[in-house]
Amino acid sequence: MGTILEINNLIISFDGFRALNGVTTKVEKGEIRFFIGPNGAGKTTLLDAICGRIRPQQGSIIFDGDKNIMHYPEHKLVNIGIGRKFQVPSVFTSLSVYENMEVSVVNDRSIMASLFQPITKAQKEKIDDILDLVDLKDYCDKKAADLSHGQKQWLEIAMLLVQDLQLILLDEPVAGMGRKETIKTGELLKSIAHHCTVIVVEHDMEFVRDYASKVTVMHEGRILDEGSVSQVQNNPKVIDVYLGRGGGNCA
Ligand SMILES: Nc1ncnc2c1ncn2[C@@H]1O[C@H](COP(=O)(O)OP(=O)(O)OP(=O)(O)O)[C@@H](O)[C@H]1O
Repeated sequence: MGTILEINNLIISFDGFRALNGVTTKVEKGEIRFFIGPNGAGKTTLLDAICGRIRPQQGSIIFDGDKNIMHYPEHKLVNIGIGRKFQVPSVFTSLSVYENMEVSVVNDRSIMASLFQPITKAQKEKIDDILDLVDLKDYCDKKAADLSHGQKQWLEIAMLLVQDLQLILLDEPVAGMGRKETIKTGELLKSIAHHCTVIVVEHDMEFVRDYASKVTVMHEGRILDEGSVSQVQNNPKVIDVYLGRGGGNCA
């Protein structure tokens, strides 16, 4: 399949404090990669660096073979195929599900342009397919404000998918979900991974166990271990700093 993301010796400091202290990892195309670890380990900082929110002081982030994206501004990363979803859903609550999708289908469209310029047949078909995938086809006319928490999360994922991204970054996508919604989200990630790589920061270890292709464990700005779920959860160091201390609901 090939490598989609290659991170080399990444260093990020805040006022002299090293939030990332030499992080090196590779993510292969089609993976569902989970980043786990105790609070303050550097997981969110790493996602912020990948999506251009924070400029690292050292290292490199190579995307899709040859693009060093470390100095790309955040808004340009969507155009090359990288999208981020934050923990709190940020859909347009006053618009319908379908209107949210119309706004997203061409990512430089403004809300006004989206509402007054018709989308193409191909874009409409794409929206329909993705709404079907996230199980929101029957909710097209419903205001996003009136969706359940889980449905808002799925709509936001759908709004990323419609932009034809190659890499999606998700920050605790199942936080606040019940088990049924969590399983549905996991199955959705599996479907997405057929055509897009997914990186997830997560604390829910049951979710990680059920859906990770590979897990990276972070601690104090470094990678403590990386491998299959069973490999990392049997690593005594990982148990010591995270799992055995009640991290990841696993105590
Ligand atoms: N803008 C900032 N200024 C100063 N320190 C920061 C900043 N952002 C993050 N940090 C610090 O960097 C470290 C890593 O934070 P980060 O949010 O990446 O951890 P995390 O692994 O995502 O934790 P959590 O699981 O709690 O979200 C923490 O000690 C945090 O306080």
